Amino acid sequence: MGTNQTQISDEYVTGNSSGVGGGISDVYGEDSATLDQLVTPWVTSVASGYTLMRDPRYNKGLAFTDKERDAHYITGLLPPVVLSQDVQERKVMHNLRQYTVPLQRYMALMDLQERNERLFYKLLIDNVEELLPVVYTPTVGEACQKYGSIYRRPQGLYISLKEKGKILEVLKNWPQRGIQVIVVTDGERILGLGDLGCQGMGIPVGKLSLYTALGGIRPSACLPITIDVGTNNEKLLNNEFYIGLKQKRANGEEYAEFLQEFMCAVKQNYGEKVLVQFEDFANHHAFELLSKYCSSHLVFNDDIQGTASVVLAGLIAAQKVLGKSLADHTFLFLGAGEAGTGIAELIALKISKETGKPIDETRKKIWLVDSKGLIVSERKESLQHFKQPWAHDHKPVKELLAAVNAIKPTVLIGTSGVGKTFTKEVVEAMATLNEKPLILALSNPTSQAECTAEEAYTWTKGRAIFASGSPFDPVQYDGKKFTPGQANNCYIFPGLGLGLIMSGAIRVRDDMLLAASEALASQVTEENFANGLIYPPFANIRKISANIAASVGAKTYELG
Ligand SMILES: O=C([O-])CC(=O)C(=O)O
Ligand SMILES: [Mg+2]
Repeated sequence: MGTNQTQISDEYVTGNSSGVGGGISDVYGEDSATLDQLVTPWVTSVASGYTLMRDPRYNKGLAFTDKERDAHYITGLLPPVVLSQDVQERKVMHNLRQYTVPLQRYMALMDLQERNERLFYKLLIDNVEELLPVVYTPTVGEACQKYGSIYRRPQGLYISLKEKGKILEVLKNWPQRGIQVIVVTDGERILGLGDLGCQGMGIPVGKLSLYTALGGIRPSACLPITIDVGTNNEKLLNNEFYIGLKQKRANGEEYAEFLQEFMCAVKQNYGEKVLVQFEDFANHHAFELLSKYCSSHLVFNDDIQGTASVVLAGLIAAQKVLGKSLADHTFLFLGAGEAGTGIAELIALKISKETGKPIDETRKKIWLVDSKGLIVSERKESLQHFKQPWAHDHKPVKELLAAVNAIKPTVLIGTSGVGKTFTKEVVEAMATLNEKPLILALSNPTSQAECTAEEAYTWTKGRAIFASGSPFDPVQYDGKKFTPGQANNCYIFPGLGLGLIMSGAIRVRDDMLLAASEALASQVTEENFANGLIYPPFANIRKISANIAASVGAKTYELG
């Protein structure tokens, strides 16, 4: 271990590592750090004794063995009992289950992450179905709304306008060097909750927890970042506990320059192989950032491309249940923002590849409704650029219900960020038009879902194939149990990210997203189909992510 120690220290002190090798090596000796060993392998910043126990990355709490306690000068600093990690896990789960308020569970889990990172991830991995809704959607949404009040210790890196001109220096303040994935938000469109400013930090933190728990990326290689350019949320601006800059959002040139400085600093500091995931930016910035940086950085937008890939996977899988090919469907979206147009585009691309028809042609099977009604050619001039490809010939239609009756979709997809918009009439109309209507209520968190699982099954008399962005419990209807799927991008981004990193990719291509969709769809079993599911259960998510990563890696290799 002596060699290992020298190597770790040198690299840490000189910062001499490229850190972007693409592989997942044990850069900081973490895999071996808490093994039984006589030489302390920690770098200068993590010594031993009390300091060691206060470092969440290395702390094991009562699981330190007597030998480790002696070797690392912590004997006496802990009560005498030695508990295995399994016992610790049972204890924490027992304690968590005492909390009835989801936000309390969230806070308890964040405290654990701050105290004993290994135990946190062990818990998350072993209890993924129970804990995903706590550290992630929907509870993370509430946490962001109340972030100022529940804030205890900082998580992630805050880059505010105050740091203009010195973003690179700020990046260097982060204690880890070998960063492989960054999830970044500017907090302007947090889930379907709107502008939460700096309090959006909960989202990158939550997403990166899943990179580790679901995708196996080491925690020290993950960097959550919140860019604070102000907020237009008056409630936050007037809240004495608000943690961000108390000013209106910077926009236009000032915003673009700041983001440009950030993206350059990221590449300069971490190299070309660091993956940057854009998360929960508002439409007006999301599309622009993606198109600006997709040819110079390894970037993808989770809300546009991750969501698209997961929905496409569900649709590919649904072909088996419905006995129809993608090209045989007619799609109607409520919501023409990042998720809506992103999904629509990937579906059109997939059908184009399957049928050999040009994409302009395959787009015609896909219709979108925004706040002003059905998107039709007549509106083209006044549409934002990302909506324009979806302006087809049709007379204007104002309401969703009328659009359903006019377009006669086989698939209805909600991406509007507005809850309760799939009304009884809309869902019943889908059931009248289709033997098995496919209904996806994708907006998050639960309060913003277009309809609930119970509504979808009840209003279609149990005929709907339903999935949602936020989780819903199984529903009993007419003596039968219906289990809804969760069409959430967390099926995709951990595996996609792992595949990109493993293969040393330097750009993200649509073909990689398609490969991820195919890989996910292929893991839905006959048994899942028999239960009406178009996504595999989360219980196997690490295996699922690994398979997605393998497919993405293979595609990357194939693309050269
Ligand atoms: O975070 C989630 O659950 C899915 C997502 O990206 C969003 O709704 O913005
Ligand atoms: Mg998102």
